[in-house]
Amino acid sequence: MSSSAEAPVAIKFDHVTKTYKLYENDRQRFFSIFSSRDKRKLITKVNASNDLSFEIKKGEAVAFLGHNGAGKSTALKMITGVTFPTKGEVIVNGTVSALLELTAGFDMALTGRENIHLRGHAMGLDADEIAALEPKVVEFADLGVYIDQPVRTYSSGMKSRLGFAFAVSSDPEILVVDEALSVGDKQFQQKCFARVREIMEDENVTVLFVTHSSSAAQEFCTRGIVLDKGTKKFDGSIQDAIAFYESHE
Ligand SMILES: Nc1ncnc2c1ncn2[C@@H]1O[C@H](COP(=O)(O)OP(=O)(O)OP(=O)(O)O)[C@@H](O)[C@H]1O
Repeated sequence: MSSSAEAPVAIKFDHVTKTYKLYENDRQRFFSIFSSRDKRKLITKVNASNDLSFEIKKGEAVAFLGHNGAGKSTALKMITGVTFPTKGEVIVNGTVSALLELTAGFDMALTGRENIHLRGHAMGLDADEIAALEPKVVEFADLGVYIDQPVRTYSSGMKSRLGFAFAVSSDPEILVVDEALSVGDKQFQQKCFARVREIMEDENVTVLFVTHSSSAAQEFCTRGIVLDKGTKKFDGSIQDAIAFYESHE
């Protein structure tokens, strides 16, 4: 991995805080948008990220370690642009592919093939790039005649296959992987695993890996960041990060 100090910065968190507000119920949450008067229904606030700062260089493979609720998913969601910081700044340099919520964003009325084009446009690819991408996604997803059927006719496993195929075929510069992800049947999972490994081994790709498993982290990553209650508790080599995480269980 090219993680030298001179490598360009792929991701920077600059004093990032993400605060979620918890209300008594969804009705109160809705009305809070219009009125700042009635604060009684606000139960509490949670800092899912709390003054988080770090830099990840291009080509690094970094594991985020931490217990349930430590803030790992929230950090990833700010990288993929699903959610935004309440305070501070998140800077992302490069195209991001996320193996997280694979089935989000499909148009159910369109076919699988049409959805490949839709997603390609949304990513800012031009017609030639989409034309080059389409056969790769179709081949990896391996959905047979269903690729030309509306996505609403797909099983949930088939939707995940299409989502995964798109995410790994588009040659991302930054790959965000949640190991909890399970896609399709056993055979397809093995194919996914092999492809993720291939991408991770490409030294130009920056990889962020969320896991509870020390062995998976050690296998794929050279650096580990340990989070607890939204705060960075440790940042260093993967061996030291695992040792820290395991001694604070
Ligand atoms: N949309 C939300 N509204 C309110 N609270 C939230 C929301 N999303 C996350 N949280 C809270 O933020 C904190 C961090 O959650 P997050 O999902 O980032 O943790 P995590 O480290 O990914 O956990 P896990 O290992 O269980 O997936 C938790 O206390 C969680 O309850």
